[in-house]
Amino acid sequence: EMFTSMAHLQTALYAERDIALTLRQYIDMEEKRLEKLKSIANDFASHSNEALKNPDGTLGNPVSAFLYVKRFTLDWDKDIEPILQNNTFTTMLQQIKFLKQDLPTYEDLSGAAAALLRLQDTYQLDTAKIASGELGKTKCAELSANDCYEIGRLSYNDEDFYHTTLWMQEAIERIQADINSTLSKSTVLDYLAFALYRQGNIQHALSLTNELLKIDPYHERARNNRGYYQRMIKEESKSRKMGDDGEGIAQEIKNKRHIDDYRNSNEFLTYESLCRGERTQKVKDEEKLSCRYKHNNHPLLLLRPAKEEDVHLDPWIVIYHDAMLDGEIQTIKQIATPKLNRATVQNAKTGALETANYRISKSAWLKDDDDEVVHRVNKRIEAITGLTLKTAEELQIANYGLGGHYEPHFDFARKEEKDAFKSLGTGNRIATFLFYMSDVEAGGATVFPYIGVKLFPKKGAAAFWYNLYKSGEGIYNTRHAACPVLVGVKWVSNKWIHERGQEFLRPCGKKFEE
Ligand SMILES: O=C(O)CCC(=O)C(=O)O
Ligand SMILES: [Fe+2]
Repeated sequence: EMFTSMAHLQTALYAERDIALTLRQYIDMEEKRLEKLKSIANDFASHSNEALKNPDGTLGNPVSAFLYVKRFTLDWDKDIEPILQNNTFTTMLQQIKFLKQDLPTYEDLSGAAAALLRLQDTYQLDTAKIASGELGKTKCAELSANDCYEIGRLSYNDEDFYHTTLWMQEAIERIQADINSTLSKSTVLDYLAFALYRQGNIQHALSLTNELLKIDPYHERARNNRGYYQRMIKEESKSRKMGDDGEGIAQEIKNKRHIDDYRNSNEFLTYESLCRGERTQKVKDEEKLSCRYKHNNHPLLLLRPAKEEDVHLDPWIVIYHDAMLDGEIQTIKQIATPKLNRATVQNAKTGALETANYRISKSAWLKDDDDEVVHRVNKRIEAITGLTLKTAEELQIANYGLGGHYEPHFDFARKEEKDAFKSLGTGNRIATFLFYMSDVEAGGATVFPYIGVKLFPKKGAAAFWYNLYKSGEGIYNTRHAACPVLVGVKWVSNKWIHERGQEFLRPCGKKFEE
């Protein structure tokens, strides 16, 4: 699939260009061929026209007769048949089929729709606002009534009646606003009425079904549903002992988002509001934060010290400004792009690596000797952190896709997790060094829901934090997430630094939490 990374979605643009070229070539050739066929037709028409005026005279002359017969045998095979047969349609079709391999698929369509719904939820966006394309700084393409209807239908097929309701309502708005819309209102009403019923709005379901039946009186399902809704309403009012005939009384529409327990948890709701840039809690010791130049007496940093800025003190999270140069970023993106693969997560129970909807991005791993730039960047991380990268994982490059995100997680392995890093023999992930390799127009922050910290990507900057105390115990407050990218493209790269080899660089602490 390609929607999980912007870099791969972009390759579709080239395929689209090449399809246009192939079609143009085919049309040119076909136009030339049709010109020839036209002149053959004209020739036949004028010849028969003349000949039919005097058939005996024409065929009675043996020379004319000879030429006439030759015309449909020798001449036909030589001049006409090739033009009739020379149809390059099948070849063109094959070429397009080949190019189409680089175009999005139905899997991408549902991924793209899921991304829109995720962004709508996380950033609390109005359906109308999304549909009008007013997300970024510049207004882009708009969704038609039919587009909204298709999004509603994808939600409906997932039994997500909350989003079905929102998007079918928007489809109706857009049918009314667009006289050219080919979408029939009754089709949308059919879905909307049922979704509203499933969301607990029987009255509304009934009144929309009545509206549908006004447009299409013989709609069978609607007639059945009408009876069903009427009975439901009667029974309900009987049990409430109210004489209500159940005909369309205006009520507020109920449309609650049905989400699982986790997405309803404090952690998740805090994560979402931090993504929106809201301040969720008092950030501890915020007034004590400061920034400094730092060179650690390291030759790499003497002339160009690290610009270290505290973001949080306990746990300590810092930002290094201008930690990666534009040229370095460009090189790293370039060598990583062909290596990008859908990012996986480790199943805590089985230990297996698998893809998951809570992590939507593609990533690549770059070795120290893949390029001089990778080596230089690795050396810089060592100089800044004072840690060794001998036991670190390779540099991971991530490119987020449509609405790409990574829900709250720990970078370190907890004791109960199945031998997460055991096979590496390098211990747990002691620290994370995370470079931002792009600005992101909207969304895409890295947020820490337990401590109320939010970091918005800034090209060239890097975040750094320890995941473990000196005792080796995990720091649970480092739980963090990558918010969905709302507008723009997000590239990051990170180095997960491991415990082994740091024994003298970051000696063991005496206390549990130190
Ligand atoms: O992309 C980000 O902002 C964070 C990524 C992250 O947490 C991870 O890859 O482990
Ligand atoms: Fe992480």
